[in-house]
Parts: sequence; C-alpha cells; structure tokens
Amino acid sequence: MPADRTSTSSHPRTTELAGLKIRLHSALRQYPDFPSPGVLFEDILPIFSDARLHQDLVRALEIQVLDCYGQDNKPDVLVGLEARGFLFGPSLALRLGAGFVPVRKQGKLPGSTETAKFVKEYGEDHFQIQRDAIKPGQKVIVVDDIIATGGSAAAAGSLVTKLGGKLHGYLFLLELDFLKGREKLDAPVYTLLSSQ
Ligand SMILES: O=P(O)(O)OC[C@H]1O[C@H](OP(=O)(O)OP(=O)(O)O)[C@H](O)[C@@H]1O
Ligand SMILES: Nc1ncnc2[nH]cnc12
Ligand SMILES: [Mg+2]
Repeated sequence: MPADRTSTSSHPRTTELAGLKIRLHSALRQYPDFPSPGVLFEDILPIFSDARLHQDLVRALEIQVLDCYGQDNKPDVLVGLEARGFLFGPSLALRLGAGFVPVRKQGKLPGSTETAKFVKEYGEDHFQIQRDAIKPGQKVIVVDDIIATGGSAAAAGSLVTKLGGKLHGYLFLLELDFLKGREKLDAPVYTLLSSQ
C-alpha cells in the first residue's frame, strides 16, 4: 500500500506552536490612550507574571527560530532592544546557543559605541550599541516585544550592519499590522502574533 501523500497531519512542533500562540494572545492586555491620546497600548507584562506563560513565550520563539532558519542556520547573536526586548532576549539566546547583545537608549553603555536616531509610534530617541559587541560576519537576529511603526527595529538593524554583522532577520512577539512597520525592515520579519 503506497504512503498517503494527501495526509494533512502536521509536524508536532507546528501543533505545539499553535497552542502556545493561543495562550499568549489571551494574556495580552490593551490600554486605550496610553502613553498618549490615540494610542492603544498592548501590554505584554502579564506573560511574565505567570511562570507557565513565560515558559510558553520562550518555547514559542525557539520553535519560530528553528522552523524559520533550521538547526544548521541558527543565529550567532540575538540583539535585544531596551527595555522590553531584554525580558526574553537572553533566555531565548541561551536556548538557541547564541550570544546576547543589548541595544540601549543613549548614554547607558560604556566604551566606544555606535548611535542611531529613531522615531517610534509615540516618540523619538537614540539607540546605542557597543562597537566590539558583534564580530564582522556574525549572523544576527534583532528581537523585540512589539513592532509598531518599525522605527526602533530599523535603527537597531542599522547598528548591526554598521558593525559588520549579517542581518539574518527580525523576531517579534507582536506585530501591529496596520502600522506597516515591516516595510521599514530589509531582512526577513517573523512575528508570533498580530493585532489590531
Ligand atoms: O515599532 P516602533 O514604533 O518603533 O515601536 C516599537 C517599540 O516601542 C516600544 O518600546 P519603548 O521604547 O516605547 O518602551 P520600552 O523601553 O518599554 O521597551 C516597544 O517595546 C518597541 O521597542
Ligand atoms: N501600541 C503599542 N503598545 C505597546 N508598545 C508599543 N510600542 C509602540 N507602539 C506600542
Ligand atoms: Mg521597546
């Protein structure tokens, strides 16, 4: 009897990821008009006050990276953005066997730094990275909680490129689709959830 090639059964990791996404999505909270009028603020913090959801998040992101890049093409470094990208970036990096490098708001990092200005959904700022944090040719994924206008992530990507890193892609927990932030990014963009 030939194998059934019409089977729709999926990889166990795909099924696991679908369940994780449902739980994570239901943990998000929305706050209208925060931090300024007209902004619907998506609060991811309830995920971290619950140990199971916290584990779900790191596992879901790990699956996403493995599914998108494969075991043989994993990143060397994850770059996380201050502040919310610091909440899970280091845990995910450990799972993947990658390094973790912070991008911080201006004036926080010692030594020689590169700087990039950015505009985000509700303000503007400067990001910095330490010049020796990434070695030329290293494969880098930028990770953050939310992509809104994409201004923050694009600035972080430009810092990675300035240091000679190979921008492998961007990874977010949540995408605010209607702001079309991914159009500002010139490497593959992966998001677990989308909203609005
Ligand atoms: O796509 P964008 O329009 O650039 O917006 C997304 C960014 O905005 C938020 O950071 P924010 O600096 O506001 O706060 P945080 O320090 O708590 O991360 C969010 O954590 C993303 O980093
Ligand atoms: N609507 C939003 N909610 C939470 N964080 C954000 N960062 C940028 N826009 C945001
Ligand atoms: Mg942020």
